[in-house]
Amino acid sequence: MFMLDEILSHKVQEVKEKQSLVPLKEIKEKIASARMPRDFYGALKKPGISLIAEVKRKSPSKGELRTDFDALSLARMYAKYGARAISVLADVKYFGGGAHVVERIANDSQVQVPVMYKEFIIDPYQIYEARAVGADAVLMIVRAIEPDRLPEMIETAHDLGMQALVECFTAEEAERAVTAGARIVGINNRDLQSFEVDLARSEDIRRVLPEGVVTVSESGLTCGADARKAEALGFDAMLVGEAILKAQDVPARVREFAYSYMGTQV
Ligand SMILES: O=C(O)c1ccccc1NCC(=O)[C@H](O)[C@H](O)COP(=O)(O)O
Repeated sequence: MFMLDEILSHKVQEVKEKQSLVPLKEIKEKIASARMPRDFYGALKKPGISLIAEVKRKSPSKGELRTDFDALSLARMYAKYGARAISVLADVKYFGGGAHVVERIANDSQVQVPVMYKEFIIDPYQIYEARAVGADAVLMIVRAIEPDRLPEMIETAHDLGMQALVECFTAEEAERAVTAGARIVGINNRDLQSFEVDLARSEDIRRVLPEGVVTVSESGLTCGADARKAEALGFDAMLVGEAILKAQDVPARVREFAYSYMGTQV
Protein backbone atom coordinates (compact mmCIF):
# COMPACT_ATOMS: atom_id res chain seq x y z
CA MET A 1 0.00 0.00 0.00
CA PHE A 2 1.14 3.58 -0.67
CA MET A 3 3.06 4.48 2.52
CA LEU A 4 1.17 7.69 3.33
CA ASP A 5 -2.16 5.84 3.00
CA GLU A 6 -0.94 3.17 5.37
CA ILE A 7 0.21 5.75 7.94
CA LEU A 8 -3.09 7.64 7.66
CA SER A 9 -5.27 4.60 8.14
CA HIS A 10 -3.22 3.75 11.23
CA LYS A 11 -3.77 7.33 12.48
CA VAL A 12 -7.56 6.96 12.22
CA GLN A 13 -7.41 4.04 14.68
CA GLU A 14 -4.78 5.67 16.87
CA VAL A 15 -6.74 8.92 17.29
CA LYS A 16 -9.94 6.98 18.13
CA GLU A 17 -8.09 5.03 20.82
CA LYS A 18 -6.49 8.16 22.28
CA GLN A 19 -9.84 9.97 22.36
CA SER A 20 -11.39 7.11 24.32
CA LEU A 21 -8.49 7.07 26.79
CA VAL A 22 -7.98 10.85 27.26
CA PRO A 23 -10.98 13.09 26.55
CA LEU A 24 -10.37 16.42 24.81
CA LYS A 25 -11.51 18.22 27.97
CA GLU A 26 -8.47 16.83 29.82
CA ILE A 27 -6.12 17.90 27.04
CA LYS A 28 -7.59 21.41 27.15
CA GLU A 29 -7.01 21.57 30.91
CA LYS A 30 -3.36 20.68 30.36
CA ILE A 31 -3.03 23.47 27.78
CA ALA A 32 -3.80 26.03 30.49
CA SER A 33 -0.44 25.24 32.15
CA ALA A 34 1.63 24.83 28.95
CA ARG A 35 4.41 27.34 28.32
CA MET A 36 3.65 30.32 26.05
CA PRO A 37 4.04 29.58 22.32
CA ARG A 38 7.18 30.89 20.57
CA ASP A 39 7.12 32.68 17.22
CA PHE A 40 7.75 29.98 14.59
CA TYR A 41 6.75 32.24 11.66
CA GLY A 42 9.11 35.00 12.85
CA ALA A 43 11.97 32.52 13.26
CA LEU A 44 11.61 31.34 9.65
CA LYS A 45 11.20 34.85 8.27
CA LYS A 46 14.59 36.12 9.50
CA PRO A 47 17.22 37.01 6.85
CA GLY A 48 18.95 34.04 5.21
CA ILE A 49 17.49 30.57 4.68
CA SER A 50 16.39 29.34 8.10
CA LEU A 51 17.14 25.80 9.20
CA ILE A 52 14.42 23.68 10.77
CA ALA A 53 16.40 20.67 12.00
CA GLU A 54 14.51 17.43 12.56
CA VAL A 55 14.68 14.95 15.42
CA LYS A 56 13.55 11.52 14.17
CA ARG A 57 14.81 8.09 15.21
CA LYS A 58 13.81 6.26 12.02
CA SER A 59 11.78 6.67 8.83
CA PRO A 60 9.93 4.28 6.48
CA SER A 61 12.35 5.09 3.64
CA LYS A 62 15.64 4.94 5.58
CA GLY A 63 15.04 2.83 8.69
CA GLU A 64 17.03 3.59 11.89
CA LEU A 65 19.09 6.75 11.37
CA ARG A 66 21.75 6.64 14.14
CA THR A 67 23.00 3.99 16.52
CA ASP A 68 23.57 6.53 19.34
CA PHE A 69 20.24 8.33 18.86
CA ASP A 70 19.38 10.60 21.81
CA ALA A 71 16.51 13.00 21.02
CA LEU A 72 17.21 15.60 23.70
CA SER A 73 20.94 15.89 23.18
CA LEU A 74 20.40 16.21 19.42
CA ALA A 75 17.82 18.98 19.95
CA ARG A 76 20.23 20.81 22.28
CA MET A 77 22.98 20.59 19.67
CA TYR A 78 20.64 21.80 16.91
CA ALA A 79 19.64 24.85 18.97
CA LYS A 80 23.22 25.59 20.02
CA TYR A 81 24.77 25.38 16.55
CA GLY A 82 22.28 27.38 14.52
CA ALA A 83 18.88 25.74 13.88
CA ARG A 84 16.19 28.43 14.03
CA ALA A 85 13.48 25.87 14.80
CA ILE A 86 13.31 22.16 15.61
CA SER A 87 10.90 19.59 14.18
CA VAL A 88 10.26 16.62 16.44
CA LEU A 89 8.49 13.47 15.26
CA ALA A 90 5.44 12.76 17.40
CA ASP A 91 4.59 9.56 15.52
CA VAL A 92 5.59 6.43 17.44
CA LYS A 93 5.07 3.55 15.04
CA TYR A 94 6.73 4.69 11.81
CA PHE A 95 9.24 7.32 13.02
CA GLY A 96 10.09 6.20 16.57
CA GLY A 97 9.01 9.50 18.13
CA GLY A 98 6.21 10.40 20.54
CA ALA A 99 4.31 13.28 22.14
CA HIS A 100 6.47 12.76 25.25
CA VAL A 101 9.61 13.31 23.13
CA VAL A 102 8.19 16.62 21.84
CA GLU A 103 7.28 17.57 25.42
CA ARG A 104 10.80 17.00 26.78
CA ILE A 105 12.39 19.01 24.02
CA ALA A 106 9.84 21.85 23.97
CA ASN A 107 10.26 22.38 27.71
CA ASP A 108 14.02 22.03 27.95
CA SER A 109 15.85 25.13 29.17
CA GLN A 110 18.66 24.62 26.62
CA VAL A 111 16.23 24.64 23.70
CA GLN A 112 14.98 28.18 23.28
CA VAL A 113 13.93 28.00 19.61
CA PRO A 114 10.38 27.14 18.43
CA VAL A 115 9.49 23.45 18.34
CA MET A 116 7.22 21.87 15.70
CA TYR A 117 5.04 18.83 16.48
CA LYS A 118 5.60 16.64 13.41
CA GLU A 119 2.64 14.31 13.18
CA PHE A 120 0.21 13.07 10.55
CA ILE A 121 -2.66 15.31 11.59
CA ILE A 122 -6.12 14.20 10.58
CA ASP A 123 -8.20 15.50 13.50
CA PRO A 124 -8.25 18.70 15.63
CA TYR A 125 -7.69 16.50 18.72
CA GLN A 126 -4.04 16.11 17.66
CA ILE A 127 -3.61 19.89 17.40
CA TYR A 128 -4.72 20.29 21.01
CA GLU A 129 -2.35 17.48 21.99
CA ALA A 130 0.49 19.40 20.35
CA ARG A 131 -0.16 22.58 22.33
CA ALA A 132 -0.63 20.62 25.55
CA VAL A 133 2.94 19.30 25.32
CA GLY A 134 4.32 22.80 24.63
CA ALA A 135 4.66 22.77 20.82
CA ASP A 136 4.85 26.09 18.95
CA ALA A 137 3.84 24.76 15.54
CA VAL A 138 2.25 21.72 13.91
CA LEU A 139 2.74 20.10 10.54
CA MET A 140 -0.40 19.60 8.41
CA ILE A 141 -0.26 17.65 5.17
CA VAL A 142 -2.88 18.96 2.73
CA ARG A 143 -3.65 15.53 1.23
CA ALA A 144 -4.07 13.98 4.69
CA ILE A 145 -6.91 16.31 5.67
CA GLU A 146 -10.44 16.37 4.26
CA PRO A 147 -10.56 19.49 2.01
CA ASP A 148 -13.51 21.02 3.87
CA ARG A 149 -11.73 20.71 7.19
CA LEU A 150 -8.39 22.31 6.28
CA PRO A 151 -9.43 25.94 7.08
CA GLU A 152 -10.85 24.88 10.46
CA MET A 153 -7.71 22.90 11.29
CA ILE A 154 -5.38 25.81 10.44
CA GLU A 155 -7.60 28.16 12.45
CA THR A 156 -7.50 25.83 15.44
CA ALA A 157 -3.69 25.94 15.45
CA HIS A 158 -3.71 29.75 15.15
CA ASP A 159 -6.34 30.12 17.89
CA LEU A 160 -4.08 28.11 20.21
CA GLY A 161 -1.22 30.53 19.46
CA MET A 162 0.65 28.09 17.22
CA GLN A 163 1.58 28.20 13.55
CA ALA A 164 0.84 25.52 10.97
CA LEU A 165 3.43 24.41 8.44
CA VAL A 166 1.11 23.24 5.67
CA GLU A 167 2.76 20.66 3.44
CA CYS A 168 2.05 20.23 -0.29
CA PHE A 169 3.19 18.00 -3.11
CA THR A 170 1.55 19.85 -6.03
CA ALA A 171 0.77 23.44 -7.14
CA GLU A 172 -2.94 22.72 -6.73
CA GLU A 173 -2.37 21.70 -3.08
CA ALA A 174 -0.26 24.81 -2.48
CA GLU A 175 -3.09 27.02 -3.77
CA ARG A 176 -5.56 25.13 -1.59
CA ALA A 177 -3.32 25.65 1.46
CA VAL A 178 -3.18 29.42 0.91
CA THR A 179 -6.94 29.66 0.32
CA ALA A 180 -7.45 27.76 3.59
CA GLY A 181 -5.42 30.39 5.47
CA ALA A 182 -1.89 28.93 5.53
CA ARG A 183 0.86 31.44 6.36
CA ILE A 184 3.65 28.89 6.10
CA VAL A 185 3.70 26.45 3.19
CA GLY A 186 6.11 23.54 2.86
CA ILE A 187 6.85 21.85 -0.44
CA ASN A 188 7.94 18.24 -0.07
CA ASN A 189 10.70 17.31 -2.52
CA ARG A 190 10.20 13.59 -1.87
CA ASP A 191 7.68 11.54 -3.84
CA LEU A 192 6.19 9.38 -1.11
CA GLN A 193 5.45 6.55 -3.54
CA SER A 194 8.88 6.13 -5.13
CA PHE A 195 10.77 8.03 -2.34
CA GLU A 196 12.65 9.90 -5.13
CA VAL A 197 13.75 13.46 -4.39
CA ASP A 198 13.46 16.29 -6.94
CA LEU A 199 14.32 19.84 -5.87
CA ALA A 200 13.46 21.28 -9.29
CA ARG A 201 9.81 20.26 -8.92
CA SER A 202 9.52 22.50 -5.85
CA GLU A 203 10.58 25.50 -7.91
CA ASP A 204 7.43 25.33 -10.05
CA ILE A 205 5.22 24.86 -7.02
CA ARG A 206 6.83 27.72 -5.07
CA ARG A 207 5.97 30.14 -7.90
CA VAL A 208 2.22 29.88 -7.24
CA LEU A 209 2.64 31.14 -3.66
CA PRO A 210 1.91 34.83 -2.94
CA GLU A 211 4.30 37.29 -1.21
CA GLY A 212 4.10 37.12 2.55
CA VAL A 213 3.65 33.35 2.69
CA VAL A 214 6.73 31.76 4.27
CA THR A 215 7.99 28.92 2.07
CA VAL A 216 9.82 25.82 3.27
CA SER A 217 11.76 23.32 1.16
CA GLU A 218 11.27 19.90 2.75
CA SER A 219 13.03 16.54 2.48
CA GLY A 220 16.09 15.20 0.73
CA LEU A 221 18.46 18.16 1.25
CA THR A 222 21.85 16.56 1.70
CA CYS A 223 24.42 19.34 2.18
CA GLY A 224 25.14 23.07 2.15
CA ALA A 225 25.06 23.09 -1.66
CA ASP A 226 21.41 21.93 -1.60
CA ALA A 227 20.62 24.64 0.95
CA ARG A 228 22.16 27.21 -1.40
CA LYS A 229 19.99 25.88 -4.25
CA ALA A 230 16.86 26.18 -2.11
CA GLU A 231 17.86 29.72 -1.10
CA ALA A 232 18.46 30.65 -4.75
CA LEU A 233 14.97 29.35 -5.59
CA GLY A 234 13.61 31.83 -3.04
CA PHE A 235 12.75 29.56 -0.10
CA ASP A 236 12.68 31.18 3.36
CA ALA A 237 13.46 27.97 5.20
CA MET A 238 14.35 24.30 4.82
CA LEU A 239 13.41 21.20 6.80
CA VAL A 240 16.34 18.81 7.16
CA GLY A 241 16.41 15.46 8.92
CA GLU A 242 18.46 12.60 7.55
CA ALA A 243 21.52 14.59 6.40
CA ILE A 244 22.00 15.91 9.94
CA LEU A 245 20.99 12.73 11.76
CA LYS A 246 23.44 10.61 9.77
CA ALA A 247 26.35 13.05 10.16
CA GLN A 248 29.34 11.98 12.24
CA ASP A 249 29.88 15.58 13.28
CA VAL A 250 26.38 16.90 13.97
CA PRO A 251 27.40 20.47 15.00
CA ALA A 252 29.45 20.87 11.80
CA ARG A 253 26.56 19.64 9.65
CA VAL A 254 24.10 21.99 11.37
CA ARG A 255 26.46 24.93 10.79
CA GLU A 256 26.82 23.89 7.14
CA PHE A 257 23.05 24.23 6.65
CA ALA A 258 22.89 27.43 8.72
CA TYR A 259 25.66 29.02 6.60
CA SER A 260 23.56 31.97 5.45
CA TYR A 261 23.32 33.50 8.92
CA MET A 262 26.24 31.97 10.85
CA GLY A 263 28.24 34.71 12.50
CA THR A 264 25.10 36.85 12.77
CA GLN A 265 22.38 36.70 15.41
CA VAL A 266 20.57 33.33 15.05
O1 LIG B 1 10.82 10.01 4.97
C1 LIG B 1 10.01 9.08 4.83
O2 LIG B 1 10.34 7.89 4.69
C2 LIG B 1 8.53 9.39 4.85
C3 LIG B 1 7.64 8.39 4.48
C4 LIG B 1 6.29 8.65 4.53
C5 LIG B 1 5.81 9.86 4.94
C6 LIG B 1 6.71 10.87 5.32
C7 LIG B 1 8.05 10.62 5.26
N1 LIG B 1 8.97 11.58 5.64
C8 LIG B 1 8.64 12.69 6.43
C9 LIG B 1 9.33 13.86 6.02
O3 LIG B 1 8.69 14.64 5.39
C10 LIG B 1 10.76 14.07 6.43
O4 LIG B 1 10.93 13.56 7.72
C11 LIG B 1 11.22 15.52 6.48
O5 LIG B 1 10.77 16.27 5.42
C12 LIG B 1 12.77 15.56 6.52
O6 LIG B 1 13.28 14.90 5.38
P1 LIG B 1 14.79 14.39 5.30
O7 LIG B 1 15.69 15.58 5.42
O8 LIG B 1 14.90 13.77 3.96
O9 LIG B 1 15.01 13.44 6.42
